[in-house]
Amino acid sequence: MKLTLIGNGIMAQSLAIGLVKNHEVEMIGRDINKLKLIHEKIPQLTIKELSDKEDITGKNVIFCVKPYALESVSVRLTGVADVLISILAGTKLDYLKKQIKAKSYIRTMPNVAASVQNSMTTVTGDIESKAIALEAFSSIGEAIWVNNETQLDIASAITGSGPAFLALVAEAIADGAVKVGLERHLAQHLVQGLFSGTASILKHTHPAVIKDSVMSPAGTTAAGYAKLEEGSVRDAFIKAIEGSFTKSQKIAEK
Ligand SMILES: NC(=O)C1=CN([C@@H]2O[C@H](COP(=O)(O)OP(=O)(O)OC[C@H]3O[C@@H](n4cnc5c(N)ncnc54)[C@H](O)[C@@H]3O)[C@@H](O)[C@H]2O)C=CC1
Ligand SMILES: O=C(O)[C@@H]1CCC=N1
Repeated sequence: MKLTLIGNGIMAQSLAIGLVKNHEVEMIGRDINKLKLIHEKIPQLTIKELSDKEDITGKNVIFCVKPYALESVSVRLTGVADVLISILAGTKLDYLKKQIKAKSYIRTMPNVAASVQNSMTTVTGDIESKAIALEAFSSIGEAIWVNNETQLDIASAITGSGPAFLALVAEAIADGAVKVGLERHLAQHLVQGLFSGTASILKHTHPAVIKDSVMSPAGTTAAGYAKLEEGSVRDAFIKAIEGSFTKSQKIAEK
């Protein structure tokens, strides 16, 4: 399948690294010098500078610019794409339909782990393009169809923004270890192992069961866990997901 990425930022590049393994991929961006540097890193890519009348007729477009840049890029597009797949946070299908002409429309929310073919991506939109979208995004990790845009916006808070939330946890745990005397490089290494080991268990075990299996009566975990509760960490994460979802809804209102 031929795919056209419009945009050449962090996500377009992360997607490209995985997609080129199974697809013919073109990347269209506004800065040819940046595109040439990307081409050196991903030589299988075809690169093209965005023209003022960029014809997208018949293309499977994956749209990868920031939500605020949608209008300024869409005025430069002509023709009718076969399918327009957006990765833009919060930007509704109805709004995309007004801005860019295509036979069908899909919204997705991949994440930055696409760069290591481990994205957890949610997908929704016109059913006739479900298979194409799931096929493309399955080649960069796991892709799941959700029923509507509200579910996609909630999923965006978990999997789109989530790597930043978990990175905060990873950094904070290492900071705690350094505070009580461990060398930074060792703390960092241990945190990497912690995340990958816990992720493996989490695939088949409920989080509460993992917690109970680790926490002994009057033990070290219980002592640490009490401090997390004192700091309202659970409440903060619930609010983080709610805040991220609410922001998606506000982007959609514009
Ligand atoms: N960074 C992430 O982890 C994720 C981001 N997204 C979505 O992906 C999209 C892109 O995000 P990033 O790659 O992180 O941003 P980025 O800033 O790295 O890339 C944005 C791209 O848009 C282009 N662009 C901006 N203004 C433009 C204009 N006026 N004309 C032409 N091109 C223009 C930039 O040149 C760049 O290629 C956003 O809509 C975001 O919501 C979705 C999932 C995860
Ligand atoms: O923060 C953002 O706008 C994007 C959406 C998901 C991850 N990053």
